[in-house]
Amino acid sequence: MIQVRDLVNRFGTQTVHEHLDLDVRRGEILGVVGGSGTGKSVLLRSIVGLRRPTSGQVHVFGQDLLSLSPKQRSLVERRFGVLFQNGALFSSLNIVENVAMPLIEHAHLARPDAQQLGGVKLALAGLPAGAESKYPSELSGGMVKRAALARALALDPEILFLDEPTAGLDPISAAAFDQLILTLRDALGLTVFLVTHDLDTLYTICDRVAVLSQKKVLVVGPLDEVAQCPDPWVQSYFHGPRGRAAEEAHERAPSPEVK
Ligand SMILES: Nc1ncnc2c1ncn2[C@@H]1O[C@H](COP(=O)(O)OP(=O)(O)OP(=O)(O)O)[C@@H](O)[C@H]1O
Repeated sequence: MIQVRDLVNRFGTQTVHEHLDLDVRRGEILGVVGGSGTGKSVLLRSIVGLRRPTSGQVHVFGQDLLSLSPKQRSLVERRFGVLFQNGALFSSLNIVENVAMPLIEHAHLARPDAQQLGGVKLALAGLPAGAESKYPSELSGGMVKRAALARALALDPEILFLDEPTAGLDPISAAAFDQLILTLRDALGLTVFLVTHDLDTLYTICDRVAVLSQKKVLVVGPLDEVAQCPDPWVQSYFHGPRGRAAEEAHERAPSPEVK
């Protein structure tokens, strides 16, 4: 679904990515981790076409977004949804208007139809009834994330990009959000590119994990394989106190088949 080859990103004299390669497979939840400033968000922005890389190739659905005409690009963009770190909702629109926006702009639905469908998407994302008419400033952090997720799902995307979706949520809300992502992936057949620092999320829902370090994807694979990488950052991340706690919690949790 996504192919990144030999990606280089520089800001002035600072090199963030150097010869970075990454593949994202259809139907998987790929967790992207790395220390602060290793370029996870810059990678996401490069893939969704919000940033022109210094060099290298990025293909989404086999297409190089930046080489497409605006019309062709808009057709490809409709096939993915993005949940940005802070939700990025329009503060002057209420929640259902926020979700209806892409349906009006990209799917050219009439406003009443878009708002009705927006209500369905909000329910899908687990927003309680009655929240539709609230403004972003009137919602809790967890509700903002769900509303932003509903907007990312508005156009029935095939790929969902999530930038730190559980950051700032309490542990119970974060676990519920993880389960929601897993359920949506299974129900809708989504491919998920997930930037996170959250070890519980990695253990609970990710099929593969990619570690950004030393300006590239240092290692990518199933979590138990990645955790064996001798790199010092990987070792302290997965085998430090928080990593051990997440692993133990995961081992104690019932497997999905048992639930
Ligand atoms: N528009 C920009 N101009 C200049 N430097 C930038 C820009 N965007 C990102 N950077 C730099 O690129 C580096 C990587 O940033 P990025 O936000 O991708 O890191 P990250 O891995 O997502 O970090 P965090 O985990 O803290 O969110 C940082 O040093 C940042 O300062």
